[in-house]
Amino acid sequence: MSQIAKIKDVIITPVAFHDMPLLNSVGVHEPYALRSIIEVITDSTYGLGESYGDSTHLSRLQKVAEQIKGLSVYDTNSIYKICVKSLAGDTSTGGDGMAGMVTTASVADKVFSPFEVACLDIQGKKAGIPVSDLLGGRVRDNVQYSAYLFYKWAGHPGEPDDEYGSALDPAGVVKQAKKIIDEYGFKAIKLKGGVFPPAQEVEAIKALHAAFPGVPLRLDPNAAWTVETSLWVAKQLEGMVEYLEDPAPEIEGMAAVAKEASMPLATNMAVVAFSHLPPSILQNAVNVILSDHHFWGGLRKSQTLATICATWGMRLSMHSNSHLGISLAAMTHLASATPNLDYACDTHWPWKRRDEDVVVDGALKWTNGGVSVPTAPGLGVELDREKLARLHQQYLDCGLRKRDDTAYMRKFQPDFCADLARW
Ligand SMILES: O=C([O-])[C@@H](O)[C@@H](O)[C@H](O)[C@@H](O)C(=O)[O-]
Ligand SMILES: [Mg+2]
Repeated sequence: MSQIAKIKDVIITPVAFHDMPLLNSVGVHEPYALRSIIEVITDSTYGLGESYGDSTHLSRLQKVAEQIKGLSVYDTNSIYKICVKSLAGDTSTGGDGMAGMVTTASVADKVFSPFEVACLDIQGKKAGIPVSDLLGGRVRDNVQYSAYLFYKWAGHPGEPDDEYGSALDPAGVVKQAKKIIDEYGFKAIKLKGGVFPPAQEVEAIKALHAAFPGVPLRLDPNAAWTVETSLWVAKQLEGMVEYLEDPAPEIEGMAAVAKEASMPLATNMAVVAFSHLPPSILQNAVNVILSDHHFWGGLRKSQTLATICATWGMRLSMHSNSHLGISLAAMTHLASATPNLDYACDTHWPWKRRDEDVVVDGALKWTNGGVSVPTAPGLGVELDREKLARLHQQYLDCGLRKRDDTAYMRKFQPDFCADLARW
């Protein structure tokens, strides 16, 4: 075991940044999104990771942070072992900032991920090479992201309209797509569904198809539909979407839809951990896995997932949640060095305020619908301590300690139903 570049300290800072009222199948985004910023410190440098900011997750991160001091940043196997051992009895679900949508991912993998990213950041800095080189080298210099559209309210209730305004019908969705694409140049479009009755969401996809001919489209209702409804939607959207994401719940539901649907099915709900792969493969339930290093156990395990996908004839895309620049850097390095991660990745980036981040401006450059892969050593992003302090203060002041889209929605619509397969 390597003894060089020992971890001297670990600092975990919860932060909050403004979020817009984005609608989804379980409710609506609250005015702030929570994240945790992880600094792994050695004698000579520091490495960065970013993860969920719910208090349950923060205490799990803290528990591991106490135990990895003294380990080498090259010894990520020992860090993983500590995650597994110290969280073994922790069977509580949620606590991860995903509003109950991805609840069965491995707790150890979720907690390990930001420490692994931070260690890779340090390894890259020490070797003078970018993280993408540690992952096998860039196969693309620009990582493409999709325009991630949301139905949304014009602004949070009681507050002025935000810069995007409302999107509550097909015309509003097309208008939103135009604005986002004008700004970023995205070349694929995903619509978050599960908000309105399926026929209405089908109309929105048809409107996007007409407004953006030839642009690959995706619809993701987060398993709000039954198998029967999913098959009806699949029929309506034949030839119009590059994949349908999580139409129905669970591996069994996806397998039933996959038998008859003409388009590939993708998931970030039915298959979210390595243990889900054998049953899914056996039932031929999904064609595309939306990887996410935040819950698949970091960057290297995401590449293991990529190899499994290639072996079994599945394709790979990337899931996202509300995030800041450290995560965007990690996602970009991963996608740049994973040859079969060739769908445009998801990102929530356009939904945050430009001036709210924790990294120094300028390292992450958006061009042509994608992010240029940073070439500086490590992740290529540095902490802006003044901004970190500001977002930490915002965390302290905002009062939110976990993401709860359903409770927030029920303040305005007390009878809101968040059930899976409700249509
Ligand atoms: O941000 C949201 O509302 C999304 O619905 C997110 O929570 C999902 O996890 C995700 O983006 C997805 O693709 O399912
Ligand atoms: Mg999804």
